[in-house]
Amino acid sequence: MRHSQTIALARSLLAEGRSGEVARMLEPLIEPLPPDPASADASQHLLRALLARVRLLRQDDVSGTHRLLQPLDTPALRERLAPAVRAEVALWLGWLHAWPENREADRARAFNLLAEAERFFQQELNTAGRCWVRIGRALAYLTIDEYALALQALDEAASLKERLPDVQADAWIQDLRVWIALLTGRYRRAEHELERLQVLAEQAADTLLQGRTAAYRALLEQAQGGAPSAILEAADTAEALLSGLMSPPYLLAWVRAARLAALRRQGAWGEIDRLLQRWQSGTSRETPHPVLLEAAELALLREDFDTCAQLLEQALTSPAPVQPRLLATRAALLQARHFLARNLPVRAREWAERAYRTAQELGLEPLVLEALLVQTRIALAEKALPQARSFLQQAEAFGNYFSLLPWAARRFWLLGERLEAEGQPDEARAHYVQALSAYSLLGDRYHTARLQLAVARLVRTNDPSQARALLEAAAQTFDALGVATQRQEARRLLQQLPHRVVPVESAPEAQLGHALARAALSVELVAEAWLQVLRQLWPDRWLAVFQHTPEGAWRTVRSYGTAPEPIAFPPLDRPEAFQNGIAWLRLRPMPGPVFFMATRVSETARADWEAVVARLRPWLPVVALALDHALLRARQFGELANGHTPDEPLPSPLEDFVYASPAMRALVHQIYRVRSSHSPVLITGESGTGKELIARAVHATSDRRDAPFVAFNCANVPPELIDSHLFGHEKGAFTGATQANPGVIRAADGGTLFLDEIGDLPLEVQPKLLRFLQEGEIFPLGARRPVRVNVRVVAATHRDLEALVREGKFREDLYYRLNVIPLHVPPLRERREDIPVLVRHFLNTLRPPGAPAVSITSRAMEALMRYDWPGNVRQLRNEIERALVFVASEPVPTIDLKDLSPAVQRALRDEPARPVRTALDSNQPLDAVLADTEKALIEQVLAENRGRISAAARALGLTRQGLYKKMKRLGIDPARFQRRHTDVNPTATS
Ligand SMILES: Nc1ncnc2c1ncn2[C@@H]1O[C@H](COP(=O)(O)OP(=O)(O)OP(=O)(O)O)[C@@H](O)[C@H]1O
Repeated sequence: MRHSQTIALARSLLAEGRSGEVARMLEPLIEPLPPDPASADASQHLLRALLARVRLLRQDDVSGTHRLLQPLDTPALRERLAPAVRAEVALWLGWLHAWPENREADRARAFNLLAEAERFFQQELNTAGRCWVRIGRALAYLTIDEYALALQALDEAASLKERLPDVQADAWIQDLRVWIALLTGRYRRAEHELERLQVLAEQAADTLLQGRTAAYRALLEQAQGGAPSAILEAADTAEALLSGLMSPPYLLAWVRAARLAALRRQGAWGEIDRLLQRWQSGTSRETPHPVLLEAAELALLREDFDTCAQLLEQALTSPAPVQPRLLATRAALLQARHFLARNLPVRAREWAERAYRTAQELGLEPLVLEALLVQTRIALAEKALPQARSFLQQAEAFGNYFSLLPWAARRFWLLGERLEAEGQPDEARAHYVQALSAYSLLGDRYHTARLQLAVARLVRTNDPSQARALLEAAAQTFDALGVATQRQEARRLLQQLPHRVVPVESAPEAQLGHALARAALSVELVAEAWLQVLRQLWPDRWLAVFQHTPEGAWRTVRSYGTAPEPIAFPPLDRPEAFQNGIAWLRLRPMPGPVFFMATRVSETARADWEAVVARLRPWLPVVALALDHALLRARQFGELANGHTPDEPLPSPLEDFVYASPAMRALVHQIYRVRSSHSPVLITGESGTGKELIARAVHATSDRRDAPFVAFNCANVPPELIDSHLFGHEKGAFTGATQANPGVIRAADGGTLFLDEIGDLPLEVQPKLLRFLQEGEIFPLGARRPVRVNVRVVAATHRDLEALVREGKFREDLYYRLNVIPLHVPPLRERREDIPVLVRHFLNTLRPPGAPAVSITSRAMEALMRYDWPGNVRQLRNEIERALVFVASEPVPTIDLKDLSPAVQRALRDEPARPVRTALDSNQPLDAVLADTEKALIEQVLAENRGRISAAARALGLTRQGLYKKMKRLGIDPARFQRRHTDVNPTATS
């Protein structure tokens, strides 16, 4: 092959992250391809693939990448390439189809190209290639809203990557992890991953990655209610770095949306208009969804309902090319709020319910929470108080989020509204005040004014001067923002007030909200802001703020004056304690980190101090919020675990589904991971391996479990009837159709449709199924209009679908569409650890009710373990059923070798006797037989591996830990096999 040295050099430079140099080196070597592209020298294909990688990953140059690889985008052509070349070409073609900015991308194709690459990389033992396949898959999953699957692919990539030097792969794994953590509301994790990404992006001197890092920073600040200035700063950096690239990356749209949200908070609405106009005129492409939704949000606040409706219509009728369901959910939430603002609560409720459902399906906590809050507001508007209470209660399950200002603000507001509706104005006011503080901490002008209005309404009778100050401030804000109705309301209330003006701004605590807003960056600053105000109200005294550390000590956060010696600290659960002349006040509610403030108070001054505390009490929740916010930033909060780890035992998804092997455990983990997904699943595996059971498990673990599971076997119905069976027909649609039939797809509405033997689906019916998968609509025979159905399809086959595609018997596009989530069930002979548990399961379930328990001899079990089971679990089940008939009449029924079918018996006889030997009584209970068989096997493998635990564990298909556990339970001492490995006879030991 030509250029082989250059290619090797390019690879090693790429691993070091020096892709700029690679581009310069490779570009001059690219030659035009001949009319038959496969006949070109292999080096040309490899050069193209490597250059494609650089153009895509470094420059975001979609069309450049496309030009390089498009001639090779045909499977028949790639089949003629050498495996190593084919893998590389398929990989970067796969990436191209996964790439969010690629407008011609076909995500389903991406998965299949990546699968093709995986096959050949595996054949070539190319771990680096396999790692890049996983990262590409993660990207593709992310673009179609499959976040759990994306995370899984990233974990796999990270474990493949472990010993490979490849800075760029590291950075991309890191990058996508940040993105997913952000979208799924795991902000602390996102912070952590982002820091590592920052280092990697700098190391790789890569503009695209640096731009993405800044973009994530802006989004993260925005999500956590960071200061608008910090968001704008990060957005500036991101935009400077990203907009210089070949095509403006999709992430740029998100950054722009974050910028608009920050400006919206600041009340710079005119600036938003200017930006929207500039972005729209600067590009011929339509406005991306994140920006569109921000524009709609602003229109909603401005009470410009027509514009809002128009923008939402646009967002909802043309789904976003990337993350369509996430963005549709956000649009639905806005639509709900929009209908509520128009006083159409019924329609609002419909949209909110829809948003809630999809948010849950997607597993995106922030959206679920948002949907609950919107539903609360709608219930309040409808005066449905019990419902409002129930929604709020459900929202409380997301307690973690409420330590973030944006969420805390909304919660306090809603609680206030609920309490007001329940006729508890004092409690309502206290909550409104907290919401008001939170919004002013956020620098959110519009909402601050809304809350000023809410508080003023409640205090105007008892405290007209405070009401006046609040209303004037609100009216001023609404005026500046041009929000007419709210401004009128503020003015109306002002006119009703008696004329008496008391300047409230002069009180020292009046500025506390702003001071805390600025201070919420660190615990020390919050303490400082608090003490500063106190010093004015309680001058010339010792004042301190302490934190109780997890180790049980007290740390001084900030203090003024001379502390008394010694200090007797208060009990943690006493918010206000008085001991030895020191008054204590707890600043943050438990649980969580505890902060107390302290001051010295003589007996005579106690009443004065209590007056100060009474005055500051309304501000305590605000300090608590500011502390929480600071703590979050300081990353002192734990985070929710990120799903299950593979070694954790999971509950069996179905009662009659048993397994023990690592392979099946991994499969069950995968089933749990895809449970909130709606993408089609394709289950492959030999006949009888349990594919239908896996399909049922997918259904049983999903949100659809209460809706029907409908199984349809494509091989059991005559081909000419499949169409009407699946899609249904109207009465009189064809001769003999005397009655309408809804068809199995409609029967499964809301649930799961299991299409068994999908390889047997006639070619004529395939386009209809494809259309259904793409559009979610079916056309029953004889129907005038399509019918929308909400069904998740799980297909299964024991046939090689790819071969069928090659033979022209199965449509390639349908195969792509079905194969988004592949699950493979291994044959039983590759997971023999399952045999004992399956045998036990079948012995228990197949014997007639009331019949005595049946045991099995160790020899019979050994034969079952050795036999190869071409018919898999089904055959094993039949074998046990058959044997049960033989032993049924015996007084102490026991299955022995002679009761098994000749082929199974032969498995034991034909093979030279293995050294596994167990001295067992054939009437022992099954558990004991299994334990002894297991013990003998483990000892044998240990002996074969000279006591090396890792090697033995691998041979047994166990983890090291798993093997240790088993050895402990069975009383095996591994040292025995290490010491005298040459002359140990394991069979003599039991
Ligand atoms: N892990 C398991 N636990 C309990 N029973 C199982 C398990 N796996 C398979 N079986 C049983 O084995 C039999 C065959 O399983 P199933 O029908 O799901 O296989 P299949 O792969 O769909 O077969 P085919 O390809 O022929 O349709 C069923 O009776 C099923 O209940």
